[in-house]
Amino acid sequence: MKIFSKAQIYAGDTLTSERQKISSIELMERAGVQIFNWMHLRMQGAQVPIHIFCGIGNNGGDGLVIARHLIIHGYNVKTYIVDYNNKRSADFLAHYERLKGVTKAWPEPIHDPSDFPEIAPEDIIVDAIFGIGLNRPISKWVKDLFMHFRKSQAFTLAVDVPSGLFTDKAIENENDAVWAGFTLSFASPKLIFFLPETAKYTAQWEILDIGLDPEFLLTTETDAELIGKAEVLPNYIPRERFSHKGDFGHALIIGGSYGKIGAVTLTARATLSVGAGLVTTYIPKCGYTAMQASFPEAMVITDSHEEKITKINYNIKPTVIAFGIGAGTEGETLEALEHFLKENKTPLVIDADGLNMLSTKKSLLKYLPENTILTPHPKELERLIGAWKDDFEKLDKVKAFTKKYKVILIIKGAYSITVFNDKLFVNSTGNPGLATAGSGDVLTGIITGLLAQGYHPSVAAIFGTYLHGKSADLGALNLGFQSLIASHVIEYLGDAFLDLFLEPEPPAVEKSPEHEEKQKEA
Ligand SMILES: NC(=O)C1=CN([C@@H]2O[C@H](COP(=O)(O)OP(=O)(O)OC[C@H]3O[C@@H](n4cnc5c(N)ncnc54)[C@H](OP(=O)(O)O)[C@@H]3O)[C@@H](O)[C@H]2O)[C@@H](O)CC1
Ligand SMILES: Nc1ncnc2c1ncn2[C@@H]1O[C@H](COP(=O)(O)OP(=O)(O)O)[C@@H](O)[C@H]1O
Ligand SMILES: [K+]
Repeated sequence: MKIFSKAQIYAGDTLTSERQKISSIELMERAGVQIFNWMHLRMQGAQVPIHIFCGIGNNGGDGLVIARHLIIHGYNVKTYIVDYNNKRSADFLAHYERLKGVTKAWPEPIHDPSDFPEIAPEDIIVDAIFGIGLNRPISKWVKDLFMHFRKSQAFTLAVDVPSGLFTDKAIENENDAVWAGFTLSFASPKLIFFLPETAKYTAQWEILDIGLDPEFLLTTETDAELIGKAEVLPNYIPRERFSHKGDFGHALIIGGSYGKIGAVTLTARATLSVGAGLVTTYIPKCGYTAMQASFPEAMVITDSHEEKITKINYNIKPTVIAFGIGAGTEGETLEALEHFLKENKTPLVIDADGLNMLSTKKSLLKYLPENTILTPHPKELERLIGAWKDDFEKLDKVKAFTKKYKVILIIKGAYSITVFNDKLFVNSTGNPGLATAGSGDVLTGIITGLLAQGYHPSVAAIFGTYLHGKSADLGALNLGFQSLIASHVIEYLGDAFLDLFLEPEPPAVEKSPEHEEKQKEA
């Protein structure tokens, strides 16, 4: 699913109005009605007090549309105008007039904390104060209103985005935005829903289709994309009936040190479990028996050193090499990496201590083959690119880094983001069960196994991250988050593949209340 920027959404609005010959007032009506329908389906007329806080721009206009429809349908509504600015938008004013036509209880203006209404924990707040138009710091009293919402503990439904969040920069203080229980966002998810610093402001979100111009939606290129099943499925390479193991590549996994041989086992098992034809591990001598005994499918080459990697010599022809898992960062290992990188032409995945070593000797980065895949967790990333001031600066720095060294980088996290060719591919699968030892080693194995089979490196990174998260999601259905460990993620990979081809559940026929009423009348 495309993640449109703020400028693209405004452009889409204008184009839709032109092509569909509807005014922006009617587009706002559509947006507000979608939210009203969503609420009405769930509330079925319940008389819970609903406090609708409207700003003075188009986000506020959406709030007025919601208020009008809730009032028409007999809900217990209180509407407020948060007067942070005297420049009311034209569409806001049009809907203000429409609202006045259905109620004598006109919206109450709020200018300062003395105007804040009482809100009980059982009430509902609709936050339509700021949308994507926020472009400068907010007045103190408006932030106080946000905190008034939070203190009330009432369920807060945000319109489009939680008010106070910018679409393109972080906020300094966590009291500067609304903390929403749910956000109903128009047409496209917003990038801020996926970034660690801003995702926390909405517990859940959903996209509402407001009928933007289909050609605009289809043809507009975006800088970011949300990756789900629909995006990865077209890349799947089926297995031919007469294929043999030589068709699926030979992966070499180099890593391990005394006490960290298990990490290489996890990576190698994941590599084979995702479909690679052959896997060889290159480990220090001490790991030989453990590897052979615990993972009979793998072949083993040992370093001359008992406890660490000191020279990388092998006489096989791997299709792809993964380097770094559990390798440690000792001087001899770094030297081995340096010699190896200067000679190597085979496609690479670099993880863990491999990344740490590159961070201590950045001059080695220039030897990485084009489209090498790097898989840092946040600390490893910081060592590699330096500290960042906020998530947006982090994304800019990663883009610059990947461009400079012509590599693909996966920013691992709750929503892992693959950065390739200046574009962000935001993964939608995965869960906190993955916050466990070795889950990153498994990801490296999955990506390596896909590369071995001939997937393009960008696809291996994006599809691999998707499969890794999906496996964890399916595993967690049986095991819960706490009991899921890295080995389970490997075991559920088969289910993750099978899930790609499951028919989607037929969509629940959500008839809008308007539709049902019309049917009753007929
Ligand atoms: N396709 C879609 O998605 C559709 C979207 N729609 C809705 O439109 C929303 C965007 O509306 P919007 O452009 O009017 O901006 P909004 O967020 O309401 O802010 C209002 C104005 O406040 C101002 N302002 C900014 N910062 C400020 C500050 N700190 N303190 C004081 N003032 C400040 C700034 O104006 P300025 O003063 O800069 O001229 C700004 O314009 C969008 O989120 C969605 O809800 C639907 O209606 C239709 C389809
Ligand atoms: N809360 C979370 N939600 C989703 N995925 C997560 C979460 N926490 C961690 N992960 C994923 O788990 C993996 C952890 O990798 P890493 O930190 O390198 O683990 P390790 O070093 O133990 O192998 C990454 O792919 C990351 O995206
Ligand atoms: K809002």
